[in-house]
Amino acid sequence: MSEATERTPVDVAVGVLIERDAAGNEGRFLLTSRPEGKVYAGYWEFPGGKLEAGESVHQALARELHEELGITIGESHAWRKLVMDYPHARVRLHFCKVFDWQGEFQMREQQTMAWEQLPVQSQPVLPGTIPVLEWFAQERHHAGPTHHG
Ligand SMILES: Nc1nc2c([nH]c(=O)n2[C@H]2C[C@H](O)[C@@H](COP(=O)(O)OP(=O)(O)OP(=O)(O)O)O2)c(=O)[nH]1
Repeated sequence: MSEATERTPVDVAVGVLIERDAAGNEGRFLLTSRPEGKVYAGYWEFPGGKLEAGESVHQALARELHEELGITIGESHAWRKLVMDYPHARVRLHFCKVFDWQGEFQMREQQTMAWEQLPVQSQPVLPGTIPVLEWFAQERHHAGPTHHG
């Protein structure tokens, strides 16, 4: 396989679940830890996963959040995209904000979940998560560190 083919990015749908108050102000956001057996096991990230053939970002997101967390999402809002180069893969992350979901959270892959605000307490965070925390810091006028470690 040529290097160019090897490094073609894999599309990943990522859900940024955010609580909102009655006035519509954004509050805590959900992080989950990566399950045992996956690369970067134990690192904290936003839930999501790779698109399957023929899926849209929203479809993949709805499927992954149902498979991993047991919830059913409503609308998702395309927010930002980011390409990350890891030793194991090059990924194009499609971050989508989600404000509307139904169902009880179930950790179907033995992950852990945490509702977080800045600075994030869970650690270590995945490298691909750090830019998202920076975007939150800009939107929320947060000064100082965004996470520990
Ligand atoms: N889910 C998720 N993945 C992220 C984030 N940031 C980041 O760099 N990634 C990377 C890690 C992985 O290389 C890739 C996601 O792949 P994955 O292995 O979690 O996806 P998947 O659930 O489809 O896994 P699998 O079926 O291949 O086991 O994206 C993030 O915030 N959330």
